[in-house]
Amino acid sequence: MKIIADSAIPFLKGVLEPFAEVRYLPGKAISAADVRDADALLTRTRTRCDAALLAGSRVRLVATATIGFDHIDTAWCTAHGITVTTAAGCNARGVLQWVAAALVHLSRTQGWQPAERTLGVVGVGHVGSLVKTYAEAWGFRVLCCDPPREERERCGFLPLEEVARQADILTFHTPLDDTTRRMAGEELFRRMKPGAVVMNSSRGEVVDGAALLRSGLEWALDVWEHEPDLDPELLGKALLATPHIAGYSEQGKANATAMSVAALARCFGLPLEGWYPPEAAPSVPRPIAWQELCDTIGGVYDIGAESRRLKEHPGDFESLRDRYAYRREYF
Ligand SMILES: O=C(O)[C@H](O)[C@H](O)COP(=O)(O)O
Repeated sequence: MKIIADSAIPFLKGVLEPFAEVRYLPGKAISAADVRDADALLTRTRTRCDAALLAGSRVRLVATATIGFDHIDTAWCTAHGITVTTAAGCNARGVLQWVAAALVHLSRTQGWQPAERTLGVVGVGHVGSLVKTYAEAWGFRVLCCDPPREERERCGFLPLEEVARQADILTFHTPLDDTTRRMAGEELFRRMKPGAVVMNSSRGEVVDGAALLRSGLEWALDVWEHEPDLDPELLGKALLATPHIAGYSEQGKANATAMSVAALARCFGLPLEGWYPPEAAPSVPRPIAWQELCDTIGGVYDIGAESRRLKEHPGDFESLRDRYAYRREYF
């Protein structure tokens, strides 16, 4: 059995070798020739998994160690008998930490308290649900939008336009697909309060950057259209700018690797179900009060410093991600 794995998936080396020949390659460099005689591909967002890569190969499983799967042509894979698995929810607490750090930063620099702000949450899946729960506990008025969930569950979520109209801060946690691509554009921004803040840690293409520049709004972005080639004006004017690392917590990465290994184990009958990186510190989910968050977050994650680094070295976008010191989840 042969496995091709992105060399930047942490905690993986040595785990699969007793059962398979494993070749580690940089995600961007993985080619059709590399996967032709492979049975499985363990990937991240940097490998486009489509017909151009997979046609004519032996690959039966594409397991991505990420929440997002817009880099995979799932329809083509399904039609060609290739199982696709994702690491749904793996880094939800990592993204929550990014949102928390951004909110604390904004409250300090703009001088407000949570009770004075309405937070709009767009996309209430693994990440958005956590953001909603914690933000409500911190004292924000939280309004949610998730049309597919509202359709299924009738849970009282509001239309996007209504959430945007009332929000002081609008944070996006949607997958990228045809219904969400550029869902935040000119028309939506026109409905928002002047000076409201758009936060995006989902996918860059969910937000129309050129429209944002013309909008009179503020923004804090972790994800960007055309990564790693960022629009210099969008970057320069951002209140916070980070290099697509919102989910880069140690536990988030460990969860992602464990979920990918479990997918391999299921698909190929390997005795690795339940495996978890022994070196990863366990997650400690717990409630945290706003004041404790304000007092502690800077010690774990200095989002302001990270933003300055990216603004000073935009050309280092990919290397800042590659060399990232994964943050510790502490709530
Ligand atoms: O989809 C996700 O899980 C995130 O966007 C993730 O943090 C990006 O993953 P990467 O390809 O950098 O591992």
